[in-house]
Amino acid sequence: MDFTADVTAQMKAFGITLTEEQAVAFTTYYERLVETNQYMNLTAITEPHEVAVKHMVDSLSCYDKVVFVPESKVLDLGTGAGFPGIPLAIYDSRLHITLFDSLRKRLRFLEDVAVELGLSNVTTLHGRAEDMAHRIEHRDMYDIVTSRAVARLNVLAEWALPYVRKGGYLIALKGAAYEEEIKEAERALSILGGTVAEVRPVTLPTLADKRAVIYIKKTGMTPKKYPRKPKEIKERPLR
Ligand SMILES: C[S@@+](CC[C@H](N)C(=O)[O-])C[C@H]1O[C@@H](n2cnc3c(N)ncnc32)[C@H](O)[C@@H]1O
Repeated sequence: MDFTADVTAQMKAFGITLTEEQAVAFTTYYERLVETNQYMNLTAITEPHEVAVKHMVDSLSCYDKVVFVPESKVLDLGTGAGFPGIPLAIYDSRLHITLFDSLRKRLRFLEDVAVELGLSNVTTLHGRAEDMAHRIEHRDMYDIVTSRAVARLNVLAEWALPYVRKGGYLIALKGAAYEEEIKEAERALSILGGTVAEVRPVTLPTLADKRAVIYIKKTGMTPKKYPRKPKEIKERPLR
């Protein structure tokens, strides 16, 4: 089966209906990802079916139309090769997605992809999460921060919650150890103004591994001193 048909089928199996145009956009993204991956480290997963399921469907597993309302400002923290940010931008053109990473060359790749796919709802932001959160133009400015495979939840919360406006969400896409990570992050969340609103276990088509999407609502303001300096977070993560 070609990529377009497979991504359409796997999304369908997950309960997501793609338009033909969206399926073609996912295919072009897949092609650029694999081509560019030959000389730039973007992903360990390149087999088409695996990319369709583990990158594309997995990225959209965090989509919820009650949370991702039209015109939401979304920051994808540690976007890497664009997950989940690019799939979200393809799927819902009414979202304003900022792809955020500390590696400039990955963002350049994503800028080219966004232009080729005509994703006018995508911008990029280069910097470290711990630094940009103290800038007035980014602090408390996003309705949603998404993040997959970037840091353990207690550390991710310190990096990400400062960007979320009160009432907005940090949405973490997590693997098998998610329950343990939530426990470990309890104190961090209470200090940083986050409350676990929902933990949604995810089963991807054709896969049996354990994963979940964690929706953390920002219910209080994050104290100004957070995030602390990278060295401090590393040496003394909130526990
Ligand atoms: C393992 S990759 C995951 C990429 C993507 N989210 C995914 O799920 O495929 C982690 C990404 O986070 C970025 N990153 C790590 N620490 C960061 C920080 N402090 N600030 C911003 N980006 C960071 C890395 O450059 C890398 O691209």
